[in-house]
Amino acid sequence: MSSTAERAADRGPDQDRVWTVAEHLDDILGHVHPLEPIELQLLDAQGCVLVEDVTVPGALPPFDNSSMDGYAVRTADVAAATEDHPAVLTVVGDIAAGSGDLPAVGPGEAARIMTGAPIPPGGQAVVPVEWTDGGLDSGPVTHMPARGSDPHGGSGRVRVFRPAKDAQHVRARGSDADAGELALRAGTVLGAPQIGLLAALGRGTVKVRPRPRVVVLSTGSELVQPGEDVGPGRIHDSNSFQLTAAAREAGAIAYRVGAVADDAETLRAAVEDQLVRADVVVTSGGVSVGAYDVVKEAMHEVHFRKLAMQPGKPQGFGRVGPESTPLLALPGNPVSSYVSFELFVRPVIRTMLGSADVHRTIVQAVCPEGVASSPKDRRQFLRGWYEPATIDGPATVSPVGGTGSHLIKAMAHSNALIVVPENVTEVAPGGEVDVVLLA
Ligand SMILES: Nc1nc2c(c(=O)[nH]1)N[C@H]1C(S)=C(S)[C@@H](COP(=O)(O)OP(=O)(O)OC[C@H]3O[C@@H](n4cnc5c(N)ncnc54)[C@H](O)[C@@H]3O)O[C@H]1N2
Ligand code: MOO
Repeated sequence: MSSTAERAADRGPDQDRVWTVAEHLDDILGHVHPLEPIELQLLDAQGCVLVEDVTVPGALPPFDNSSMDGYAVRTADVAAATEDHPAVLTVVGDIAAGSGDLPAVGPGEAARIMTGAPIPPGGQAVVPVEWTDGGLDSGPVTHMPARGSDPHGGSGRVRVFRPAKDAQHVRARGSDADAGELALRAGTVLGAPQIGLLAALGRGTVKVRPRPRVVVLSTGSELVQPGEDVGPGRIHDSNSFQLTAAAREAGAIAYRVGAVADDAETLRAAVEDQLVRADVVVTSGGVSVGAYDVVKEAMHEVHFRKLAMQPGKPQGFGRVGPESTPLLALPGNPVSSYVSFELFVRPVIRTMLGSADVHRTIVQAVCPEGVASSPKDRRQFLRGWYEPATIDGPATVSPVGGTGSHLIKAMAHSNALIVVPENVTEVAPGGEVDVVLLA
């Protein structure tokens, strides 16, 4: 390993100048690519982007089937049926969903049939059981008796009290999708209905870009695991939980590594250990100018820089290990680390996923309170509560909490970030601002 002075020189003059948010993001995204597609089991592909056009292999539904529990009949036999003059038909069998052996329905006959069961040969329509006596020699019934209490329900006679139109209560083969039709286009994000469709088509696996694996490490000797007692001067590690949760919400498979002490060798070893399961490494803390800023000390491949933003001024980005895995070193203040995640890590995850939505939505809203002061030459991201426009007025956003980057509760009570640009030092009450929507 080179000396500290050499390492500082290696990082070049960039570490002394102030970078814009856009420059830092461009540098990061310039080194990040969508992950190579792989074939995944359906549920493992949830939330992933499809990279193949999926065509319908065979008609859906694959056969004409009943949409009601009732009786498959020939329409002519029931054309004149009324409650006073029911059609009386001979029941020739029972067809459950999944039946392969189908009794033919001839003139004057009916087959008892369940929802989803194939329409038998000769069957032209289905009369729901409620339009019949259910074979009980009575008036209309509300349901079929359970098979256990009526083993002969698929035989005997049934009285039908209403006529049925041709194909009534029949779901035709191919009425959902025809063989050869495009089922899902490449680029589709696989949500629950899309996964359901793939399963219905018989697909066990599907080709997608996988979820990126994000390893989150927090640093700081002051950090104690939640659930354990904090001693004097110590605090619970909240960043690693917040960032891991955020990575999952962004679509990643995220692994949280408990807090690493402020020791350069320990941190380096911890990062090296994690690389085997990481597409991205995210660290929190240890990037400022203190004597214990361990990420800065340990990770000499990482470029540390100051950004023209608040919170989130100190940031690091580099590529580490044999696979040049991107590492984003976020500042330790909890609000700074979360805002940094939103601005820089989330777009990395979304890019690796191959998502069309890399960035959060930005909208304009009126800020009734205004912003009393914002630092010159720094883009400020205030926590806010956004209310969409209603018929009574435009969308609004109100600051939540102050500017302090330790205000975790205020962050947890906000749903947006209010953006105050570099060249704006105050926003008058009722002024319009850009708002990053966090959901
Ligand atoms: N002399 C200067 N001091 C600081 C500057 C500066 O420019 N000059 N920048 C400040 C800014 S801005 C930030 S942001 C922080 C960044 O500091 P570090 O990234 O080195 O973070 P730490 O020093 O490790 O921690 C800062 C703060 O956050 C708390 N923390 C850290 N990790 C966690 C965690 N996992 N869970 C909860 N809280 C955490 C830590 O206890 C500190 O309070 O530097 C300023 N200083
Ligand atoms: O940038 Mo620090 O992130 O202001 O607290």
